[in-house]
Amino acid sequence: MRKSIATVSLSGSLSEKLTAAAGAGFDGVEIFENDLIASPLNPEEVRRRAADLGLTIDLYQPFRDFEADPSDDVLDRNLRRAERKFAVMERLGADLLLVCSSVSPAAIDDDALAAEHLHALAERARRHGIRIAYEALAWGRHVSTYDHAWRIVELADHPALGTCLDSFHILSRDSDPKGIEEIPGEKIFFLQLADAPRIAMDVLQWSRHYRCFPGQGGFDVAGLASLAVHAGYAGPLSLEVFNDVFRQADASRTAVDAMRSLRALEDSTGLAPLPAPVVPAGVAFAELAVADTEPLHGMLAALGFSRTGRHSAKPVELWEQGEARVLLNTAPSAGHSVPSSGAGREGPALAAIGLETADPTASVRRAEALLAPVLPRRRTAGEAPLDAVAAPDGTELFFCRTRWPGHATWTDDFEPVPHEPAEPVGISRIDHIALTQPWHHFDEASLFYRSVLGLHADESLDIADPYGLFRSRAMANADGSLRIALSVAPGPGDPGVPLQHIALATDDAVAAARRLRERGAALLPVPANYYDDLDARHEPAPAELATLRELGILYDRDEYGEFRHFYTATVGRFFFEIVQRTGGYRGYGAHNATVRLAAQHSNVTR
Ligand SMILES: O=C(O)c1ccc(O)c(O)c1
Ligand SMILES: [Mg+2]
Repeated sequence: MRKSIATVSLSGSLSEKLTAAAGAGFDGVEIFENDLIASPLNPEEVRRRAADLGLTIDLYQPFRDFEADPSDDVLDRNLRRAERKFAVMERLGADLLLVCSSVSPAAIDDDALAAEHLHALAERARRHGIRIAYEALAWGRHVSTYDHAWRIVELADHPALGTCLDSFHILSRDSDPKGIEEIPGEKIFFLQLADAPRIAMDVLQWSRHYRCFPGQGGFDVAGLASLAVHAGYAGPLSLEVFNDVFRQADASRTAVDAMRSLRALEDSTGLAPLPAPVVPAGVAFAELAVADTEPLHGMLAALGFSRTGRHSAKPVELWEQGEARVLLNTAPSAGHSVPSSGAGREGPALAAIGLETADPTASVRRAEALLAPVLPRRRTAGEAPLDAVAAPDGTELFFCRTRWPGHATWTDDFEPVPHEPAEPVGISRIDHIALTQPWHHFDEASLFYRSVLGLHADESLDIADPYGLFRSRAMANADGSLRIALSVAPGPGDPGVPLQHIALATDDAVAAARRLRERGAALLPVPANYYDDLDARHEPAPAELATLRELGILYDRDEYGEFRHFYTATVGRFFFEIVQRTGGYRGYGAHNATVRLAAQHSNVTR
């Protein structure tokens, strides 16, 4: 279907917004009135600019507080006001005006009067070749639901009057969208799509500040869009997103994020299927960019890793234990995901993740269809093609197979290094990878991992840091063999420490902690207060509590099972976590993250 975006969703001047929308491949725009009023371009120039960019102007909006004021004077003035807007629209070449339900205290609760007024407006619009789309604002004075707006449109019964459905207003009020199917498709004049995180707050504030693109929040926007299409709606899918972060972010980048969201929506609804996602089946490797491998050698050896290989063409070492593989890359060009604040530039940074993928070529096709930058294809020494795309934060994602029978393996690129097998610590694989996102790319990143890799996302969590609040959101595949935890530091220039880490899985955290302590590995200390609170919260057996306290192991429990975990000291801005999941525990010990962050602050700054 045609795709549009409201100019309010993008940052910049009207002309910058149009350029960004066209650059991302949108077919049209909704012009938000304030953007036009503030523009130095006159309507004819805007019309020309849009046309030059290949954009149609699909809607002009909003026209406010029109209907159901009982005063004839007010009606006259409103109709005169509308005539002025029709004139602007004619200059713009726009033929659809959005009228949102009145919030005026003077409006009365009278559907017949509202219908009469809208009929009069539509009749005047018709003479200009203009149509009216009436939309229920969730906070409208008397009309706040889509079915009520539709009843009034039906009552008014004018060919130039239809309704505008906006997924935010419908889903934020928990209205049942099923009723959309009852509306004749040709009377749905416009469809605005926006998602939002599920937060309990005043609906107007929620709408004006926290909307996001479909797939980034908690609403079933795709389901709603499907209902409208089934009802016969054939206009554009249009994104209308009021969001404080997008208002400041780079418009071109936001527009691409927006387009990815619509493509993913069309895919998931079957409107325009894309190559199916190839959900990765685990982590093949995690690659750290390091200026100097030395500080990590001791840590990896203490953790029971052996240096098994050296890349035949690049300064990259392979360290292994069980199915856990860590690459250390000292090439100056590595390190794309080094936090943009510049903090810790010298320290290790997660630069790439190898994803165990049944069909790497299909993975890339999916990623490309969702506008992920595809990185130049590399060939391994063994002639195995290595396909990679860039995640929004610059982390390289490699689609690969590790020692699958009958397939080339990336490990053939590594020449074996003679080594004494390290004394293992019982680490079997990588449990999860925690990536810190730039604060203004967080929603983009969560949509990326969900849509490109087909991961499912947990709810966002807020985690208190001594110097701010982190948002955190985990993504995983169905069996938990791939887990990526995204977090965001409070803001640019904040004193929070943007840390990244790799969590390693073990079947016995107590044994692993004991062995690491015996080897003198530097582990993160946990305050005694934590164990007093743990006793109060979970009442572990006294012997277990004593062991956890002695070894500095943290504990959590959910409805499925238990979680025991501990951390190494940080190297630069990087650390390892060792985790033991039992009984299908699904989380990440979020409750303990506050204690961890506080301990790391004193650890890092000391
Ligand atoms: O927040 C508003 O006022 C507003 C205006 C126009 C819309 O289409 C909308 O969904 C909200
Ligand atoms: Mg709207």
